[in-house]
Amino acid sequence: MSADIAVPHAAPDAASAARTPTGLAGTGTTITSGLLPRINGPGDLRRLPPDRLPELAGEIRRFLVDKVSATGGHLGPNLGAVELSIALHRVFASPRDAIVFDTGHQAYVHKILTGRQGGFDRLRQAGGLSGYPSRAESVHDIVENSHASTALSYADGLTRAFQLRGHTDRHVVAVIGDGALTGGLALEAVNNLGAAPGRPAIIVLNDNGRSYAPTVGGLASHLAALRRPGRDSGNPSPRPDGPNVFESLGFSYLGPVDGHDIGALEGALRQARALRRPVVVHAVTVKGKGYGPAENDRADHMHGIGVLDPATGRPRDAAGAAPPSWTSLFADEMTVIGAEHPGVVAITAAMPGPTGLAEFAARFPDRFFDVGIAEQHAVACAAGLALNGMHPIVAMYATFCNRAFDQALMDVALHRLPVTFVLDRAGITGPDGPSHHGMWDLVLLGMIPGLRIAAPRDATRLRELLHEAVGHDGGPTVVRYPKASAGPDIAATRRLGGPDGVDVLSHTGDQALLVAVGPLAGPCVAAAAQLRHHGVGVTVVDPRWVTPVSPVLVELAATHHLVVTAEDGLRTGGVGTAIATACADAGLTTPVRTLGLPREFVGHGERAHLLAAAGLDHRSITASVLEAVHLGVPDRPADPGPGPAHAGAHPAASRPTAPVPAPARGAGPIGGWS
Ligand SMILES: Cc1ncc(C[n+]2csc(CCOP(=O)(O)OP(=O)(O)O)c2C)c(N)n1
Ligand SMILES: CC(=O)[C@@H](O)[C@H](O)COP(=O)(O)O
Ligand SMILES: [Mg+2]
Repeated sequence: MSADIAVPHAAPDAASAARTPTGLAGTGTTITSGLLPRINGPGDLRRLPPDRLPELAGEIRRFLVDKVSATGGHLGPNLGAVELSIALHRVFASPRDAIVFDTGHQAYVHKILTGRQGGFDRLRQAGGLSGYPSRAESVHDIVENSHASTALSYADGLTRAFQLRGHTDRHVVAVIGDGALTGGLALEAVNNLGAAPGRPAIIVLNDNGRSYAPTVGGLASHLAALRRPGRDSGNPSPRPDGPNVFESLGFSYLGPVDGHDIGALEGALRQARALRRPVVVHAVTVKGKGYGPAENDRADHMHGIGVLDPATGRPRDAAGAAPPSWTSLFADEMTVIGAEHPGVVAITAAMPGPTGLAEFAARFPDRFFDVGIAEQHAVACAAGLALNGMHPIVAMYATFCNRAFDQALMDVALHRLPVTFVLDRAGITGPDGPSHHGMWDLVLLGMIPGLRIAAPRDATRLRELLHEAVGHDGGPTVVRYPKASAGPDIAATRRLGGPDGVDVLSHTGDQALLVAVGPLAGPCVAAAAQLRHHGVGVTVVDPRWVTPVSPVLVELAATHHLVVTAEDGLRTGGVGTAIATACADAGLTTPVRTLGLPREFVGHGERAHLLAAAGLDHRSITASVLEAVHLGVPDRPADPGPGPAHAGAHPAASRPTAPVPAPARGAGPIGGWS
């Protein structure tokens, strides 16, 4: 039985939540009375009598709605994990026992129960609480990576280490969602964990039937069958008579358990703990549980929200129409491309809405494929589609493309297949922190032979480049853009080198050639205007296709005294480095200074602030060019890697970029060498 925030559950939409009974859903007050303030750690929780737990769960739900509606974050997943997190910390003794959260977006309740209630006013803000587990915050936190489907592999490693260290009295619990379970890595771990009866791992499957949208695939159907008690004739997914998938792979199976009944959950977890063998506890939960606007949100049960009015569930900033996001521009153009190109198909890894493919899916359902949280499979599947005459567009967040690098390299590029990768959240994303910044793609994918990368500077270029990418059938293409609103169009004064050529955005002289990658064109044009006041003449260009390097850029470099490149990606190994190499290969001595992100894990914060900290705002770009022009500073030595600003670094590049803090404890293992 869950402790609901008493809002009308039958509410068909957020508006009806406005009739919320008084003093409940998200009152905006900080809870200072009741049980929650008395919970400063799992020990306090374990001392609570069971009959007070539903009351605590209700307080936690009100806390979540109050806090997350004020900061933004993952509301739906955490509302669904309230009772589960309470039961976990009552049955297992973190940090001696290791509790690992897959993806980590559902770990807010875990944080509330482990002494961090006070941090939620600055959730996901620079210097504030991370939106994911963070070892710098607590010894109770283990995995900081928010890429899905890793928890079971961690569990495999943790149990092996506990066994080697003789800590057979300590438990490893991996909490994984039904969506994350569709990731290949999870299945690789299942293959290992189930085959190790002497090395017990406890998998807690948090099954709400959804990723963002309903989870897809045969595994999802199997779980649906398991969720349904008994077997009835009308059941489209009959409960399997024989062993289920987990039992067939060597696990004991406990479930389905009501994921909002703390007593039932505790019973199952205690049973799992006593089994001393690999076991799956199948908890059935509701995403958004207990808060009407989330439970009734048909899109994604408020998976991730911005700032909203807790009483109604409506966004606070809905009044002021924001300029279109890159995602919405892509979504619109995909329907045009879908109509013009019958050979174009679209693939998502469980993120149709967030990547902007929902409209395409509605218009062209036969040409849209959601493969689950399975980016590697998405890309290899795209290779299969392309081998058979289609032109797949694989839309994903740049950071999640990291794990499909080998498929892009060896399954797509090696076969010179016409697959287009559309990478949203490329570059600094902001509040989701280090494992969400899409700052690796220009280096990773820039290494791939025959692959072309485009970085549109504005909406017009996005539309142009998408059509150019779809029209290119000689190999893979990439179109990448950030988590932001697209700025106003920046018209070119000239195009040099034909359709694939370089756009000249402004020209005031030839002391410096400023090469802008994508949306950094805006800051570069602004910097050029400032530099003119300093008597420095600059040519600002946008190559549009940033990889491979256009020969026009090398020709332009030969007619300028300095080249400065600016990219929302790593400062070394990306576009700037490739331009410097191309100039050197052409025998030019023109110094090239590359501006970009440091080779560090950049913490969470606002995108604009993090870009400025990395020297990528117009003032820093101006300063970099001035310094290079006046001091004739040659390019600095290769980036020595993370650590204090190296000698000779440009001030802008040496500014702290909120790197991820070190773990709170020493480098020792989980829970210390006790
Ligand atoms: C590799 C990877 N791809 C995509 C995502 C984006 N993402 C974040 S949460 C989520 C859905 C997770 O579903 P599930 O595991 O069922 O957890 P739930 O939100 O339902 O609790 C996705 C796709 C991710 N974090 N990692
Ligand atoms: C947890 C996860 O990977 C995503 O939900 C992530 O929070 C992306 O959020 P945005 O879609 O707001 O970038
Ligand atoms: Mg789920």
